[in-house]
Amino acid sequence: MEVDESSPEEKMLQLPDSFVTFLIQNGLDPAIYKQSDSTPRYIRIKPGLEHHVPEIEAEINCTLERLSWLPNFYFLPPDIRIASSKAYQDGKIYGIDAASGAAVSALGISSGDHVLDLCAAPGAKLCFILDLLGSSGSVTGVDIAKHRLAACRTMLLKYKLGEHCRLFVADGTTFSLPPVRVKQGESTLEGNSEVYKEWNSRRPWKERKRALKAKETVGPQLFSRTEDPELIFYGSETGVIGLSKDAMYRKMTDDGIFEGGYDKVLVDAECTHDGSIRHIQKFEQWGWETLQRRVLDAERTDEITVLQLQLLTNGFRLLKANGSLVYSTCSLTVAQNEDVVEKFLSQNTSAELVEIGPAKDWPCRSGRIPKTLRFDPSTSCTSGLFVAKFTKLAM
Ligand SMILES: C[S@@+](CC[C@H](N)C(=O)[O-])C[C@H]1O[C@@H](n2cnc3c(N)ncnc32)[C@H](O)[C@@H]1O
Repeated sequence: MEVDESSPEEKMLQLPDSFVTFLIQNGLDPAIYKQSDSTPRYIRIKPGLEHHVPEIEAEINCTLERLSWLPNFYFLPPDIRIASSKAYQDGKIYGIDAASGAAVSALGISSGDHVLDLCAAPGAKLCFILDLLGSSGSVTGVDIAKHRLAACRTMLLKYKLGEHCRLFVADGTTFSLPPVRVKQGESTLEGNSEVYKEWNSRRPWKERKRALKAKETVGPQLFSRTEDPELIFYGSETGVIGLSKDAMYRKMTDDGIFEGGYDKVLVDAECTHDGSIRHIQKFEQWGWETLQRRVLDAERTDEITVLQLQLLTNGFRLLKANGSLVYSTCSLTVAQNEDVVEKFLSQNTSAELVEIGPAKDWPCRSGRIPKTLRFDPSTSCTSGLFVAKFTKLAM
């Protein structure tokens, strides 16, 4: 275990003026971004392993404080590093901010749900969803960045959470594959077509050759927006094993989605991350000019809000009737949150904003639109997060 022993003055960050102006314009207090120890670190202990708390405390040499409003969440001082601890390496604990935990809790996951996580990587929320789901149902994780989704797969294997999970490298704005709903005693096997066998990290030679050929034809880019979703992981309980490839890649029709769509959808959309204090503080190493390009550039923000609306719209399309969708971002700007929600509602008459019941006990406040929530870093002791929950009306 390592402890950061720098003095309070050394921990104060010098933020660029343009970012300070951005924070003030968005009603945020710059002081909280300047202090590296302003928010605690949160961990979740895997259910059933709570009795290991004393052992974990002895190992990291600090007390774990239980968070009153989220089960199995604990907080610890921000300067305690957990990565070298045995509990972390053995997959007993994982780091996840409490506000992120709240966004997942807002989904109201029940056993047997088929859940879609449309922007899944690197996977902290996906792990929490799988933890809540237990031993039935499935989670489909989608992300456009293959290297980030590969990291997510490593996490699933480390925490032994992959049995009910599939991971697709795909564009969430067009992804259209339904969950596999296997009724007991019903075979998913169709005719004599090629079927999925037990998951293997090495793809068959034929498939690798096909992928290489496709890459040569389209050039060296990481992901082509028109490419079919690439399945990079599936667990033994996802219904994939024994399924024909044709059946797996059969897209959902709008009529089919009503009954066969996902029960719950999480759209934790790509954003400028300005609510995440830890993320912003990393720009000290990456260079503040990068912050200008990634966070403050108006043109990029415009592109991002278009992407967010497309992700939300497609996530909602894949939701079954009466299902629940949560939209979240770790930006605190109105443009990426309330404005996206407003536009989405005006274009989707079957979408209804719903109250997030447990939020009455959470340290958050209402967003500019009633029923939406904002975790403010300055008052919540969490990273910043915007959360909105919708249901699909059966029309
Ligand atoms: C805020 S992060 C998601 C964090 C994740 N939910 C977690 O808890 O670890 C946003 C993610 O959206 C992904 N993304 C960006 N554009 C996308 C698209 N068109 N389709 C799917 N994913 C996309 C990014 O690669 C990034 O991993």
